[in-house]
Amino acid sequence: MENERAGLQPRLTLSQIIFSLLPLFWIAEAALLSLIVAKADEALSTIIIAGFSIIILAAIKACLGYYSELDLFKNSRQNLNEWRKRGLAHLNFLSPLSKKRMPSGEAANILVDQGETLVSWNAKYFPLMLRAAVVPLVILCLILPFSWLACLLLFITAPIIPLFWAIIGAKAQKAAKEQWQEMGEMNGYLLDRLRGIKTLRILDATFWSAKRLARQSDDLITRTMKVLRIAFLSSAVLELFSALGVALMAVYIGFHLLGVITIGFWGNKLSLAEGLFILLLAPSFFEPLRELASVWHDRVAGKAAMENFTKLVGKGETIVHQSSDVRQSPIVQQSYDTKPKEIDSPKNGNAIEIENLSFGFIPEKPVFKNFSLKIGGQEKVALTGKSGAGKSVLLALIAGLIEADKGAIKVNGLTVNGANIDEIRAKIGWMGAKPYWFDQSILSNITFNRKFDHIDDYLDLANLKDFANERKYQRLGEGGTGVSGGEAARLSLVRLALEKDRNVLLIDEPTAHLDPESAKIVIDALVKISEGNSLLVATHDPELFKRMDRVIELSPEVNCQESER
Ligand SMILES: Nc1ncnc2c1ncn2[C@@H]1O[C@H](COP(=O)(O)OP(=O)(O)OP(=O)(O)O)[C@@H](O)[C@H]1O
Repeated sequence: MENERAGLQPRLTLSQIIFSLLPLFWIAEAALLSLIVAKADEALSTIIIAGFSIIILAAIKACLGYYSELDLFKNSRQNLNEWRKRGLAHLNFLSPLSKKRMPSGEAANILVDQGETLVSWNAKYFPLMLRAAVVPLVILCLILPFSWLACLLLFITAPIIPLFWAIIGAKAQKAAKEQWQEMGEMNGYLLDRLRGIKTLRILDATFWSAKRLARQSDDLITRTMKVLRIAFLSSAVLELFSALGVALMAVYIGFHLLGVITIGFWGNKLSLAEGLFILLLAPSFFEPLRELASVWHDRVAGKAAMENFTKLVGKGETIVHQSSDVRQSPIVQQSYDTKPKEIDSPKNGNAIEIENLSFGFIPEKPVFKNFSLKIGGQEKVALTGKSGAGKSVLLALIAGLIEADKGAIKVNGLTVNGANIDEIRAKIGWMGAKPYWFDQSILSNITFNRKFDHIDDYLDLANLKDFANERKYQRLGEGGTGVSGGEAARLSLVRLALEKDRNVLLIDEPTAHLDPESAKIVIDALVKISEGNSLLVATHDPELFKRMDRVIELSPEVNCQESER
């Protein structure tokens, strides 16, 4: 019931009640049919009225059934949409740098395929459970005045069905869980390998990937067959039990009407109409239990899917959480020539303030310990240091993509934490080491389909006017096929330049892998774009250092200090 409490199944609705109680119409129809048999020799009018009543009851039942079921499925789909929205919102809010991030293929499988199984579980299982609790009880109460033994027979045979579910339930649940897990893993693997198909081809490794995929799909077939075997076996056994129950009742009533069996009744022999009434109700006694059994598989699959949804929504670190208090302490700057230097008078207040920052992916191996740094307003600073020194991590910490273990980071005077992050990011211009390019036109890739005036002026900033005039509407391939590294870097800078409200630019290796000529164009563009803004750029490029106000070299000695400063 945990998942139900988690919000999947809301309170009892009118549609659920109507849908659950629909079989009661059949009880009335059975009574009328028996009445027709009882009055077969009497007035025709009674038979006609009873016949019409049956038709009207059947029509009402069909209408109520149609609308209640429609409503149940509509609500259930809405419920699923809510879960999908929650899942997507959570994925959206997860840090792209989190190692705990669920593989995209697995997440897609949960949101799309597994999500669908929640619909019929949510729509039908609960009303059918209510039906199974109420309808057999009503039927027992109606049969009891005619025959206590018939009542007892039904009462004894009925619990076999729930007992059987209980026995197979755990096994079925385990099998369904394994099936979804396998499917999610396979989707994740497939998507991952499709993304890296170029590398696999070049390294001649497609065969091995295909082999592993084939092995995974064989496993999936085996698991799916196991789930289906349990589902078919359980339905077959349940059908058998309910058929035996109905047959037993038919034999008992039949022999009583023939005068062979006389025990189990309250004195008088049953009339044909009374016997018929009991016989008509017997299948309806087992029907709700059989229906419940048929949605048992939906419940099992839905529950396994629900667990995965809960896992998806709860997995990984969100982008940033509430950080600790800001502590005041003297700031010492590190410069490229290794002589620490104070910024005496920042041009426009401090754009970035880092105080006693501690962070490590592994606690025993901190990347930063009691690290402090200030970047002035409109100051341009290059971050350098050996590979792995922590340049990208520092940029990610400032942008709130990872959470500091200790200390405080302020951007424009606001502490980087969950409460301020939107406001902070609205002022940050970010260009990661690998900007993503979408399968859209070059223009859409720069503007993200928003409207900007004088876009050519911005392209001109990055020396891209001619390029854009020729190719603005050309479609790029997924991931940026169709532009060179230098063009991609300059286009990324135009993306930045368009965000005029940003005053803190965080740039990661803009000139990496570029030839000197392209690197110069990128550096010129970067300097132009960063005019009037604060710039923190991670780089190894000496040409870029020359254009900066300050160069800070990160190293274990600089990053990690014994005591707070
Ligand atoms: N998601 C992660 N999980 C675990 N460790 C990580 C993760 N990201 C980075 N690191 C580690 O953190 C340290 C700093 O990495 P970072 O990417 O900041 O280096 P860098 O200075 O930018 O290097 P480069 O110049 O090669 O880009 C490295 O030791 C790296 O292995």
